[in-house]
Amino acid sequence: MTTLSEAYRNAPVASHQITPLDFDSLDRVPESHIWSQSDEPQQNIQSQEPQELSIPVIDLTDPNALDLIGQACKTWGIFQVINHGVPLALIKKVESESRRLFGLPTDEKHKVLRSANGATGYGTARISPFFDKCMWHEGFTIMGSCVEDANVLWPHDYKNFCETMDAYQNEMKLLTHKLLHLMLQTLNLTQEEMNWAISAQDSQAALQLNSYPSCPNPSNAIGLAPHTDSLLLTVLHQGGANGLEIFVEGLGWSPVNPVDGAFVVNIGDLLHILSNATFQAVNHRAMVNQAKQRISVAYFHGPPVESVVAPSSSFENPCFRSMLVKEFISLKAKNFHKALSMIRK
Ligand SMILES: O=C(O)CCC(=O)C(=O)O
Ligand SMILES: [Fe+2]
Repeated sequence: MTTLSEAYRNAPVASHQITPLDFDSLDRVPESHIWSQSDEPQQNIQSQEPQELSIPVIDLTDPNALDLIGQACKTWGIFQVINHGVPLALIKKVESESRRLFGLPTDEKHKVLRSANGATGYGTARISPFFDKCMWHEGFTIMGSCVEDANVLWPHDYKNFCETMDAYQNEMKLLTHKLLHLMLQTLNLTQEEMNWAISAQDSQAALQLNSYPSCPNPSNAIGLAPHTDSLLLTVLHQGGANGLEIFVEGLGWSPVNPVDGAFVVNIGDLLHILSNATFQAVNHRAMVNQAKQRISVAYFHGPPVESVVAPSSSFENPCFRSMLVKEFISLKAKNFHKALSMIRK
């Protein structure tokens, strides 16, 4: 079985583009991290006046949840979810363990630096090579067990970290299945297509811990540059701090304000393809602030990488050609935002 991390092996990232800035004791933003203004709305690093977007906050126990979710996927490609069943104490623990990791001295974190053709460990965002400027961000990627890296970081005390990340990944798996079940019911899929997206034996997942250190000049910096997520679905815990923004045609960049205890759910490229572009793959980014470090935790869920992704057979006019999931992952890793248009019919 090919795994997600093996699928990334075909698209190595140059070693010098993997190491995040040493953010400790910086009192100004270095030239390498200064993003300039652009007239192009998508590239504009400043947010417009905050727009009151009506991105829904959906209660999973609401009898109308199905309709609300279907509507949100079609209109926005993103929504927030409450009463999701994930214990708040576990979410807080994941956040505090993430802070413990990113709070380690730089040379300690470098011991678990992602390798050039690796997918897990400490490092910059995978999309970094597509931008001239660097991001005000450091990340840690987990796929399955994190014992190997945690054991390097805390030889005598790695259990807390691993048990927390394992428990959280289990909860995320249940939640993504529950959410996909609701989302896909609005699409008339065959049972086989449902199984492929939700619970196939070799389905793949990744947990991405993100840290955005406090920034001396946030209006010149960017935490995570604009992108769409590549897999089917992302469930994001964004702590209590603002930073996540989505791009809405005609409105520009608008914040997704954190709601206590809620997860942000967003559609990735593969679900956009399966839904024949009925569900939006939302373009999003993360901004930084001067006051404090922001932590976010993203869980990405995808189908088996050896399987085929295509628009559902319920669509008479498929607008994407079919391909292996691993081919799409590699296409995206090499061509970034052009990948979807490259497979359009
Ligand atoms: O930190 C955030 O709010 C967004 C994170 C994100 O988009 C990602 O990890 O793909
Ligand atoms: Fe993302």
